[in-house]
Amino acid sequence: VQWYQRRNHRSIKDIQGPPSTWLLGNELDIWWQEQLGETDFKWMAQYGNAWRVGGCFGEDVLVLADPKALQHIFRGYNYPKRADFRQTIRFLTGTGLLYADGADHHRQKRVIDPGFGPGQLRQFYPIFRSKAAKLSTKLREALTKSEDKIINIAPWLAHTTLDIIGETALNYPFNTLDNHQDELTSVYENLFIDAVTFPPAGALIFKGLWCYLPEWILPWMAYLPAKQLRVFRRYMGVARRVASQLLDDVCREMVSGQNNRRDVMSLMVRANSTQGPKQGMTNDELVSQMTTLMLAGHETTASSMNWLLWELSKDLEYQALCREEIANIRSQAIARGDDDLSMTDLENMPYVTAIVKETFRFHPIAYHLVRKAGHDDVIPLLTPIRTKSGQFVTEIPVSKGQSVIASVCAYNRCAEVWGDDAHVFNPRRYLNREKKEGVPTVGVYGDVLTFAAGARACIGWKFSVIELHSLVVELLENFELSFPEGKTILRVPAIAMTCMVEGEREKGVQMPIRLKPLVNC
Ligand code: HEM
Repeated sequence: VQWYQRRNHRSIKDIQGPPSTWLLGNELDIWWQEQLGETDFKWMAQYGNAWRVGGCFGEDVLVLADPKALQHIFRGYNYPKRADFRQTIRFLTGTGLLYADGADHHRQKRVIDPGFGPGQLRQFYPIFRSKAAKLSTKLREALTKSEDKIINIAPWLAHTTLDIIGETALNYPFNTLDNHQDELTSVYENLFIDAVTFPPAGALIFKGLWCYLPEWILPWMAYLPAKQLRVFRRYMGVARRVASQLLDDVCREMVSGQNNRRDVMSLMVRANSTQGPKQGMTNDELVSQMTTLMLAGHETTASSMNWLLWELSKDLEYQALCREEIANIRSQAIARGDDDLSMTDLENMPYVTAIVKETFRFHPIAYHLVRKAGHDDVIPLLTPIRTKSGQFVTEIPVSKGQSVIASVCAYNRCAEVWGDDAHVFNPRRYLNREKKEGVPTVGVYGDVLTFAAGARACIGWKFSVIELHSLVVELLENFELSFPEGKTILRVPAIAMTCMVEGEREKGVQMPIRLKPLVNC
């Protein structure tokens, strides 16, 4: 069998890449980066938009930042998630949409989709705004107790986004902005930091083994006593208990005809009840959708918001431009007789929109998406790469099972798409951006890969965009932001890109911002 496999194996050994060891490959280079993305940026500069890195046990992994290649692999279901990556998703979210693949994914998505339609988002919008206003109030209160007026904004944003996802998706009042703490909110705190940052070599090797085990064994890994798995187990135990309880409540209300709510969960359960037994979701899948939404829908947006505020805090001039834009639109809303800005108002703010897009480009929370080839294939490239043997190639043949990493962080800085200033944070690039002729782009928003692409693109991207707009507009109307001197922010690789302060890693996720309340509010 080995001989047959080797004979038919399309090796990627001739693709250039950094030196690596047999046991650990380049895993330590990736997981122990000082500033997340720097290794990919360095390798992209050295080898072009596709390169090879080592996985554990001598595995060759193809890394892609080339737009044409990425467009290719995100089309359809031809590049499913790699077993170890998928299993980690299962430990954190269950067998919901993030985990499901192929026909199962298609079936689940049909049932969930109505919860994220444009009409639905308009319904959620007042919740975004009211939580944003509450955040402002809470920050003002916190400032009265702070001498230096520097607030670690990270936990406040996590509370806000958790409260939002609770009310919009689950009809569950987390109320964390009001200091309400329960078992579920406490397991969220520093979940990724506790479980996955700076993994020791042993943990990486253990994880590397998963790719060589039959997939049916992997769920049993959850019961091993490893630190990461213990953290995940505790979290999932609590999340599933809460989700099951909520699901029971909704089902009971529906049976008695009392549920006419429009949160995502209610819509999903209602849509599910109209499906036949083969098209519908099982009870376990329904619970998993809820644990998926809880996690995917709050940490991601809170992290992006941290980076957005950090960038704004360093650029007073851009802040002023946004504030002026918001004030103009606010006057128009008042002239119309409206109490608050509408969703359309928010969408008509070019400066605010530009910084939201540039934040997604520059600080992609899911920096790597790990896939494998579902069949033998040839991946096309936009820009030729030079192989080790000195040839320039525009195609990479791969065998079924070949590990592929879509480097979201590298694609989002790819010079062919973004130009020579790709490594500069510059929201103005979006003000009158013209796409380069003949250069394909990937993704669902702002031409960035941050929300993935194709059939597996993020279902909550629009939700997240409106949420970010709502929060940033509120904060800019109420505060001037500046970044405290002497602090360095680190982009730390966890499952999602996380912010920490250099020299203060033991304090977990931090984004210190100096806030000055604006007097006219
Ligand atoms: C800044 C915020 C967000 C970012 C950067 C983000 C990013 C992503 C990415 C990269 C994926 C694809 C993962 C993969 O294929 O391995 C994804 C999928 C998903 N996201 Fe998001 N997301 C965000 C916000 C949200 C929100 C607010 C929700 C829900 C309310 C959500 C729910 C989901 C779900 C359910 C999936 C699975 C979709 C599928 O496979 O069909 N996300 N997200």
